[in-house]
Amino acid sequence: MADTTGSEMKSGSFMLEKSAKIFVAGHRGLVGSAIVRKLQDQGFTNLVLQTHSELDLTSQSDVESFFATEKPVYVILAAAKVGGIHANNTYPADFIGVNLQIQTNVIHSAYKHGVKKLLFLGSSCIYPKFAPQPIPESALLTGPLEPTNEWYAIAKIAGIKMCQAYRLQHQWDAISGMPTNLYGQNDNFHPENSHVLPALMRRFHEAKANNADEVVVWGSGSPLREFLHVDDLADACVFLMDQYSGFEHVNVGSGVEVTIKELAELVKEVVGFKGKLVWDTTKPDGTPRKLMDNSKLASLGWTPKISLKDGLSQTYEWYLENVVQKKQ
Ligand SMILES: NC(=O)C1=CN([C@@H]2O[C@H](COP(=O)(O)OP(=O)(O)OC[C@H]3O[C@@H](n4cnc5c(N)ncnc54)[C@H](OP(=O)(O)O)[C@@H]3O)[C@@H](O)[C@H]2O)C=CC1
Ligand SMILES: C[C@H]1O[C@H](OP(=O)(O)OP(=O)(O)OC[C@H]2O[C@@H](n3cnc4c(=O)[nH]c(N)nc43)[C@H](O)[C@@H]2O)[C@@H](O)[C@@H](O)C1=O
Repeated sequence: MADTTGSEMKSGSFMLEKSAKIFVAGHRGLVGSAIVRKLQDQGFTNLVLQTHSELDLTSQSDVESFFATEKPVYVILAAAKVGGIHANNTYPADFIGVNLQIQTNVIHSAYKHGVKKLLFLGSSCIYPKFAPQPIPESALLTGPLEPTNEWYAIAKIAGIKMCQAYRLQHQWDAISGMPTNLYGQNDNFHPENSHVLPALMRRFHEAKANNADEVVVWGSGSPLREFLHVDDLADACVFLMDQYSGFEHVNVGSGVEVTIKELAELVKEVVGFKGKLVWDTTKPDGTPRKLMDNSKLASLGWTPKISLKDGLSQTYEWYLENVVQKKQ
């Protein structure tokens, strides 16, 4: 019988297989690109990378042919329909439909074509809106979800359950990591559809460049969020591929939370905007707090390294060089 507790099997073989073929799905996104950088830094030499236009992961037949032809040994699934509170609230059908399709196609074909191990990525929004804080992995499915992202959360919960079901029925090594709110290079800086951190970085930058007096920030400023730099997340993903083969999903966070007001003040300082903040309380706050309990990952031996202040400065430098300068 397969493991149902997560206590068994510390394989440790992933790091020894530097030439094994690894499919990183979503390699041009925030997370996928950080995972590719991390794997390359660690000496992995055989990465299979397909852009969205080369392989649409919502197409079952295309995904099936890709796995039949390429036969990757490992899969890290970082492709998904992703966005902030406004995008989640505005496009519920895409957030549930596209994500269910991508993950179902990839997980099933990976299993069918003999992939040795797969890492599925969910999100801290899988937990109930009023989960105990910090949120332990065991809080999954113990209460109603936050309405602004329940469609995305349902898809992500289905992904976790699919990995668990394939582990139970087929003894297949599919694991799930649940990252907290992420940020870093290659983030989405769209003014409405992005997450709060890149949205504010862009808005403060543009206000500074245009000598504006004020910047509008959504909601009340009181919600608390935990932020993790994407390079730390990538490091955790490689760690999990190597060190974890359990049934239960694993939280991946920084353990540090700030209010949205504190975050806005920090981003304002890093960007160097001197005007004032104006709060648009017609915009939703979303979940009041979602600090994850990271003790499971810490007990396995992984902790984050990049502070929010350093990560913000690094991300702003990247934004200036790669987004602002490229537009000029
Ligand atoms: N960003 C965050 O704060 C958090 C992210 N996560 C999880 O991390 C994972 C990656 O997210 P993130 O990197 O932020 O998202 P991004 O939007 O930055 O990247 C997603 C990637 O998936 C690709 N993709 C989307 N749809 C398809 C498709 N149909 N076929 C092929 N490729 C596709 C995108 O390509 P293209 O752009 O060309 O469509 C893009 O490269 C997701 O599972 C997400 O849930 C979890 C917690 C927080
Ligand atoms: C990672 C996680 O991300 C999403 O959840 P979220 O944490 O609520 O995401 P968010 O980053 O968009 O907002 C965080 C807070 O910030 C406030 N806020 C202020 N000003 C802006 C602003 O300008 N843009 C945005 N987006 N938010 C703003 C906003 O009102 C909210 O109170 C999920 O849908 C789901 O995708 C998911 O899993």
